[in-house]
Amino acid sequence: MTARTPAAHPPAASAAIEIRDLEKTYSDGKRALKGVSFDVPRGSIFGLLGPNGAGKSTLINILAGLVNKTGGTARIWGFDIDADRRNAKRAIGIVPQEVLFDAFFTPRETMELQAGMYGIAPKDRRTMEILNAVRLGDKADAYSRTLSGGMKRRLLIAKALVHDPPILILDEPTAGVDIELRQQLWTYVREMHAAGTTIVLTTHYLEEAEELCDRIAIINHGEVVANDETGTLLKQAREKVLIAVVDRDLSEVPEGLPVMKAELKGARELVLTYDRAETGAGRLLTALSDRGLTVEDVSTREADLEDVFLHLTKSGAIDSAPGTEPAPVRTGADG
Ligand SMILES: Nc1ncnc2c1ncn2[C@@H]1O[C@H](COP(=O)(O)OP(=O)(O)OP(=O)(O)O)[C@@H](O)[C@H]1O
Repeated sequence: MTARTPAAHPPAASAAIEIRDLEKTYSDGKRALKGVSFDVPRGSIFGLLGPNGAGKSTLINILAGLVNKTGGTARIWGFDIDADRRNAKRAIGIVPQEVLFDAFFTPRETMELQAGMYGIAPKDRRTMEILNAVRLGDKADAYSRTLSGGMKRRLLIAKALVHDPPILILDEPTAGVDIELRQQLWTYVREMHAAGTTIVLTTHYLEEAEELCDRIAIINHGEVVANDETGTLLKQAREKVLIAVVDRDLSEVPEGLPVMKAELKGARELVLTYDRAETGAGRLLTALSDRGLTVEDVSTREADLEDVFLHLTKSGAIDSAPGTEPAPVRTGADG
């Protein structure tokens, strides 16, 4: 893929996207965004995570100009979405969740129509260059209905690139796709990023965010509950838990254990959360023995980004019907 040229005369080095106190209350009174603020740095691959109903689509639809915000501001590539709608819109390409095409158009026609919608003169269009970049060059003249699911997804990406936006937003790009296609899409995302495009990705797959994103914001019930470099979030996930059952009743947690958190469950079960970069299970067992305790049973549990995510999104419970499981957080390739 060729390196892209940034939008003409971008305003001074602002973030790619700047969101401040963004509010959305729908007409039925549902407050979907409650004062959301964050920046997407230029050149990043930014993950926007959250359970179903958290407000991700609302946020993206506001950026796309499909939903009107009820408060706050948003700037895309430095352009205010209200004051400079046209430039703001030209600075993003959005790859929607749903694969919707007119089955009787070919990829070439689909691209040409999209370019027309952006007012791009025929001589400036890059239809074949983009189709080749997403490996659809040889399908340029096939009817869209004959394309495989994976090809249709790639055509959606191609469509979002016609106006050469510096920012590409992918809304759940790999929801429901098989593992091979997911890997392919990740490769495209990395290529586009290497060519200079800022990428924003919403996903339910924590593994995807962990793999691709250099920064992650987690949103829940319309609020940002985390916004950090992926490495920093994962550091939180360095927590490990050791559960030790000791040989006698305790009235309180022994003092001075090298742990982040210690809890006593019942009279004999100690639940010790520790940083695995700093402590090991062996050291903890020695520390218990030093305090005169014999461990009769022991088990450990790893924490990962899923734990961080669940921890950050569980307070107040995730939107779900009574008696149902919380919104799914998928970590594997379960489509
Ligand atoms: N047009 C609408 N009118 C009223 N409420 C809406 C409307 N669209 C969304 N909502 C509500 O706003 C909240 C946020 O929805 P949104 O679709 O933005 O969440 P999401 O994080 O994108 O979820 P998903 O992952 O399921 O797409 C939800 O409670 C939803 O029911």
